[in-house]
Amino acid sequence: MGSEVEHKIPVIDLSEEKDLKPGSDSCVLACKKVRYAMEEYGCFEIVCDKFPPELRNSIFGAAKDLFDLPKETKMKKITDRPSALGYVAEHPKHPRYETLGINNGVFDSIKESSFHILQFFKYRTPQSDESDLSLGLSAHKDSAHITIIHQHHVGGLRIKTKDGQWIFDVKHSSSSFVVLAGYVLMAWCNDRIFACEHQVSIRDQNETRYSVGLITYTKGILNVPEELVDDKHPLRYKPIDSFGFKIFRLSEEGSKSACL
Ligand SMILES: O=C(O)CCC(=O)C(=O)O
Ligand SMILES: [Fe+2]
Repeated sequence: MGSEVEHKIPVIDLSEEKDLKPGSDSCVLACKKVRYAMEEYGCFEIVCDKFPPELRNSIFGAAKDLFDLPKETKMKKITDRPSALGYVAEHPKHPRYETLGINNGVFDSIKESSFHILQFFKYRTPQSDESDLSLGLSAHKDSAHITIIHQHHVGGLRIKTKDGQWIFDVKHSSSSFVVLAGYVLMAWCNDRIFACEHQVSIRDQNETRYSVGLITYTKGILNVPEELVDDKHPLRYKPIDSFGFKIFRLSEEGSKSACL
C-alpha cells in the first residue's frame, strides 16, 4: 500500500501561444517536458491562464442544470453509441458519483483518427449514515487514450505514482488541467508510458463536487508503431480496437478480467 508523501505531479505551463506553435523551439521543449512527465508519471498538470472565468462558470452551471434534470430524462438514450457514453447513475460501488457524457460531433477531432467525449462528473455530499465519507470514485485506470480533467471548486483527484505512492494534493484551480494516460495509450506505446491510476476521494466535503473531462478515444484498430519496438521494448501488445476495449471493460467478462 502506498503512503501519503510530498510528491507533486509535473506542471507544464502552456499559457503562451508560442509554446503550442508546431516546430518552434519552445514547442519542442514543451513536447520534451510532456514526454518526460508521461514516461515518469503517466500524467501531468497543464497550467493555462487563458481560460476565462465566465466560460468556466457557464460550463459548470450547465453541468449542474444537466444533473438537476429528472433521472428519467438523464437516462434517455442520447446517442447511438453504447450507453456508457450517456448517463451513468449512482451505483452501490460509487454511491455519490454520477456522470453524463456528450458525443454529438461537436467535439470531432482535428485529427481523423480520434474522437472526443466531453463528460461531466458530479459527486453529491455524503449523508450522515454513510460509512465511507470520503469515497468519491475508487482507484482505477481509464480505458481511453488520454483523459483531461478539470476540477471545479472541490478538489479530490488523487494520482498513484510509478512506485505506488498516492499523491493527495493534485492542485485544482481555474487554470489547472490534469492529463492522464489511459490503457490504450499504454498499449500503443508498448509500455513506455504507463496508464495512470487515480481516484477521487473527498475529505470534509460540504459542497457538491463537479468536474469535467475531455476523453480521447482512437477510431479503428491501433498497432504498436515499429519504431517503438526494440530489444529493450519487445512487442507486448496485439493490435487493439480502442473503443472495443472500452466496451469489453464494461462487460461482465471484462469487469472480471484479472489483468485490468
Ligand atoms: O472527477 C474526477 O476528477 C475524475 C473522474 C474519473 O476519473 C473518471 O470518471 O474516470
Ligand atoms: Fe478516471
